[in-house]
Amino acid sequence: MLQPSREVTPYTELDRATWAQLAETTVSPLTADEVERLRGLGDEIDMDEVREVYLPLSRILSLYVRHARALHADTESFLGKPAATRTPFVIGIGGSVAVGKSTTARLLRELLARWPEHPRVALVTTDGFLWPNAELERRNLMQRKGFPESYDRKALLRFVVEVKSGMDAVEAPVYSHLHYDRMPGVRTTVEQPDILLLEGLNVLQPAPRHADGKSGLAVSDFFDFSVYVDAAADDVRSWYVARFLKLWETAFRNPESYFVRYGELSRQEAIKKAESLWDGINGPNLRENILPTRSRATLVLRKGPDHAVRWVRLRKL
Ligand SMILES: Nc1ncnc2c1ncn2[C@@H]1O[C@H](COP(=O)(O)OP(=O)(O)O)[C@@H](O)[C@H]1O
Ligand SMILES: CC(C)(COP(=O)(O)O)[C@@H](O)C(=O)NCCC(=O)O
Repeated sequence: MLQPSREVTPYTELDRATWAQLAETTVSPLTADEVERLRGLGDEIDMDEVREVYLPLSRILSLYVRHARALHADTESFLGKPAATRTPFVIGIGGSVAVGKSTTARLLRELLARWPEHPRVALVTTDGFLWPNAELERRNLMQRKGFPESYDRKALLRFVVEVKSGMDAVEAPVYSHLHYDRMPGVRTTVEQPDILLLEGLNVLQPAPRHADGKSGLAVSDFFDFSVYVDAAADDVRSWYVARFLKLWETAFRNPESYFVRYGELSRQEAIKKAESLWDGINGPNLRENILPTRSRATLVLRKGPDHAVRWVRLRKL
């Protein structure tokens, strides 16, 4: 029997070794083809990490989906209503810039789609709901990109409400990291998936207060589950610099890149630029707006300096 690593808490906390034991009992471990397909995602994920951490996580998420569906059916029956069409199971994935949200979300999309009960898994990032740069300039928010006020929060809330309402097709704007801006006229469409993964810095943030002081609805009010990807700020800062350098060596050489001027920097200058972007924007945003949302998550994945998950914290039902 698995023993939680600590008691007297509203969470079940499992250290890495205990969590990894779940992999031994997880139904249908990864096939060789699936391992190859995951490697094809192009992310630098260690396959032991997939087997020991993300496969059991996908299994727990699948259990939550199954029981949410059963509760939905029982509720409809109790209300004497014909079993309405199910709405997507919405999972929010939050955490700092560069902590690994997108990588975790892409991996979970692949793993969750393999369970026959819910093969249709959609992934949307909240980056697309950042105001376009022209609007950020107008609002004097370019140095606050990623802060709560830099997003079109009404449109993001409307998107999640429409998906959770079971609408046939719901569109979301698309952000380009190459252009460092929302792509004009480019939309992604969500068509009643079994599961929607919504990834972004801001997915767990509380509702903004209206001018009359009344609090509105938060995006996470419509989540069925949420994951916070967590790590020490210094580790995330180094991951951010490393990612910036990977981009400096590749994407920034593209004439279309917003950062093409950074492609001419020396390596040392590029490192200093990345550090200044972190120290001036992403680090303060993590401290002020993102880390305070960690306690709102259903599950916290805590990573060490090598991205390996050190412990998992799951809120008790
Ligand atoms: N599990 C992991 N193992 C190794 N590297 C990772 C892992 N997750 C993320 N990374 C790396 O860390 C950096 C940030 O990851 P990314 O998914 O872009 O973060 P976010 O979406 O939170 O900004 C990227 O360079 C990515 O390759
Ligand atoms: C667009 C973002 C807010 C999104 O964050 P991410 O998807 O990297 O977690 C962030 O990458 C960003 O651009 N922040 C502004 C400061 C900077 O250029 O890093």
